[in-house]
Amino acid sequence: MRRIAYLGPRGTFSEQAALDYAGDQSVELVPCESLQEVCLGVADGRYTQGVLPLENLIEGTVNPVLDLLLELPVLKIQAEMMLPVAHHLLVQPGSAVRDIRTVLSHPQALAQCRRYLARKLPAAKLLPVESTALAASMVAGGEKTMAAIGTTAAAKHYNLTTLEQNIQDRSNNCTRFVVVGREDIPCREVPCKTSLVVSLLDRPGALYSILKEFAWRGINLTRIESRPARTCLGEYIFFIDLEGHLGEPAVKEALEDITALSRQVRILGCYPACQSAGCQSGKKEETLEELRADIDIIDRQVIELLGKRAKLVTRVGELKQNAGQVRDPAREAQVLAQVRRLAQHHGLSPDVLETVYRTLLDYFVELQVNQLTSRVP
Ligand SMILES: O=C(O)C(=O)Cc1ccccc1
Repeated sequence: MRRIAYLGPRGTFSEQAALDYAGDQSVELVPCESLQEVCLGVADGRYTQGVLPLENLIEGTVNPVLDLLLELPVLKIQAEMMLPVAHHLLVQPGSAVRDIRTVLSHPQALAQCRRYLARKLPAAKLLPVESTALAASMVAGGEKTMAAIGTTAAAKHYNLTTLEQNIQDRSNNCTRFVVVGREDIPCREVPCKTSLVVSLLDRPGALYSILKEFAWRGINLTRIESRPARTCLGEYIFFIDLEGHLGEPAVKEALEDITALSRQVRILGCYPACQSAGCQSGKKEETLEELRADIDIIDRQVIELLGKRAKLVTRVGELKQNAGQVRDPAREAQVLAQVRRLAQHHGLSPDVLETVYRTLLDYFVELQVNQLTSRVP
């Protein structure tokens, strides 16, 4: 039977995510003491898969998870899920807010309830522990002065009273979980996401040169996050999530190009994108300004590409002997035929695009003629 590991003990948010993921499949869910234990167990084959909290709407990335994904290259992201996260203040039966001296929970949970804690329990000591459910079990076996921040399931498992519900700083709080395994999963038909880690070359514009490969191909990035490379201070690696799968020509080409432009690129996984129900705000109407900003980006890219084309034309010019060799009617006809074909394919007028290209070709010819006439013999 498939064994799916999660951060335990029973009653964590990770358990909820693992239950959601398992659905009605018959799998064994295995609680682990730490996120490291989940990852090591998947890496060495004790568990088929592991469920990991990766990022939260209030607190952002769960850095230890990113670091584990970096340290264990055998781990592949196979799925993602969005889990609404509601935190409750759990105490021993009979305990009241005025009794509480210490609040225990997972560091993310403490951080997600920062405002509530400052307002209602400003003098309480905050004690981070491995998970919200571990905090609940410690409260159950501890003093009346202790409280845990955790789930309704944890209250039930450890016979605690819920003193206050929904104490997270935002009511729409949610956490994105990922499922890791050891294999890449086939991912094609459905909308997919691809996650990668990029280690940049140390030179000006290195990050820009990577990002523009996605931008001009219209590939949407859903996340970019940096972590120290741990080699020397000031060196970073970037975690990038993008919409699309590895079989899509645009994604494939972009990855080939950024591989050539970086120190190292590692694919963390390609997996079905979660249709985030109720967790994200959904797609909103685009405004005139947003559409115009997109058009401006495309114009910049068109001109950047024309600049690259001009450089190649100059290199061709270097191979020609004299200005008389510049015009090549057969080559021009070939270029124009391709332009017409592509214009048709992209729903544009072949005639208009041919006119534009004839103007461009005249300009490129002029560049080569100037280049050859100014050449020192
Ligand atoms: O401690 C838990 O319950 C976890 O699963 C980690 C966590 C903590 C806070 C929000 C989401 C996940």
